[in-house]
Amino acid sequence: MEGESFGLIVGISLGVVIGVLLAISAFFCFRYHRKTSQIVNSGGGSSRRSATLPIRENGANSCNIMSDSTLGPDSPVRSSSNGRSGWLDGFSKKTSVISASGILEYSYRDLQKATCNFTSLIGQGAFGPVFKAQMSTGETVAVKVLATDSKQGEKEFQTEVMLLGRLHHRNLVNLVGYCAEKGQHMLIYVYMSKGSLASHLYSEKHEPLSWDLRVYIALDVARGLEYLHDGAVPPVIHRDIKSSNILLDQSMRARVADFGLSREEMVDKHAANIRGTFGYLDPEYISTRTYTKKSDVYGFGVLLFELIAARNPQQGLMEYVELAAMNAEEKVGWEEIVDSRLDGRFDLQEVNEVAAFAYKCISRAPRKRPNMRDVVQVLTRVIKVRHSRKRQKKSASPSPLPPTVESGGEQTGNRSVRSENHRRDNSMDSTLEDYC
Ligand SMILES: Nc1ncnc2c1ncn2[C@@H]1O[C@H](COP(=O)(O)OP(=O)(O)OP(=O)(O)O)[C@@H](O)[C@H]1O
Repeated sequence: MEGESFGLIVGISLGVVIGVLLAISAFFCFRYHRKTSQIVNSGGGSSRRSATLPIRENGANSCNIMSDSTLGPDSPVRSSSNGRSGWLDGFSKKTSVISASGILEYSYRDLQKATCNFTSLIGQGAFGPVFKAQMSTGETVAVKVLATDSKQGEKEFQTEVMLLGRLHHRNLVNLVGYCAEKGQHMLIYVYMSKGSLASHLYSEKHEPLSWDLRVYIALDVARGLEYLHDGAVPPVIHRDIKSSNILLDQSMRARVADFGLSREEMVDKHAANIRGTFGYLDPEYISTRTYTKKSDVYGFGVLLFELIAARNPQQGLMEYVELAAMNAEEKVGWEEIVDSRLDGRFDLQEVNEVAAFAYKCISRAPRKRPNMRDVVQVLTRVIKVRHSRKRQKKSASPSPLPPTVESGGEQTGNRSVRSENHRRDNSMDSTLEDYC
């Protein structure tokens, strides 16, 4: 009897051990398989990600694993010869090669063709013109041509290529390649079809952005900055947060652009070493010449006020804010600075909450400012409250709303902006799930 139960116990224990071992190996097989298929299936973007591998392999620039990186040290792509694997085939392979810094190198000839001989201008920044390029692979990219007379060109070029090649986040305008030929330096970015936030806030060409959308945009920017500050290793400080450096994609998702750029050209020659754009500069930085993450938070606070008031610092935004702050009390009384083009179509409570928080971001003392993680949390909460309010409203409403009226109660008078809002609402539901 004793012998039998001993045998039974041994049998069960063996069974359990084998079962656990099988489960562990199945888990690792599954993870390995999932990583492989992520890399293989995600198209052009993945080809760029894989291209960051040589940095890790070389140890040059000792690439650190990013918080959202899909590639781990055990990625099968690593083992491919010279970092280039079969799935890259077809990605403009005749002319694009993997650079030592790990991102795609585009040929001048390809870019010349894709930009109709550099005539497809979409913008002009301090570093030079930006062109839209339609590549023969079907992808559209933005090509920033660095001004050849820029003394800092070479340095900025090196800095940005090395830095951006390592950073990937859905709220950053990722660098996808570069070109260094014929004495020209070009940076190739993901194309952002809706242009800059500044153009939406200040150009008569665009309908005013709805209030709801402005808060979503603020959250996107906050998440991009949070990644730079707390997700990237080593952390990256943007140094030039402003509405012209926030770009919008087809579904009005915002991404932070121009991080890692040297701003010497923007500098007042008399104020040596100060970099950034006046009006967004942390006063503490101006007096100490030390730029910190909290200086980015200051710039973000200014951006929040830009979103609220659709006014920029060159139009006296900060004076306007200080005047309003004298009349406002904590989370009450900020509505007087709201963009008049919204014509009252905003949630008063949200405006007051966001403005009071923006005011904290621009506190003179950096320690009184929140960090970007706090910012993400606060904005996420604002949107969560909005969603639950809308849900409550919906469930309380006796009959479904007619199809022409938005359930949020806001009417922008513009069909495309309305549908963008709706699209953003849907995408935010899933975004919020990430946070909750
Ligand atoms: N990836 C992109 N996709 C689409 N348009 C872009 C992209 N990058 C830049 N642009 C357009 O080109 C313009 C100029 O961009 P750039 O970053 O060179 O300068 P800026 O940010 O406007 O100004 P500054 O250089 O003074 O910061 C932008 O305002 C935007 O309209």
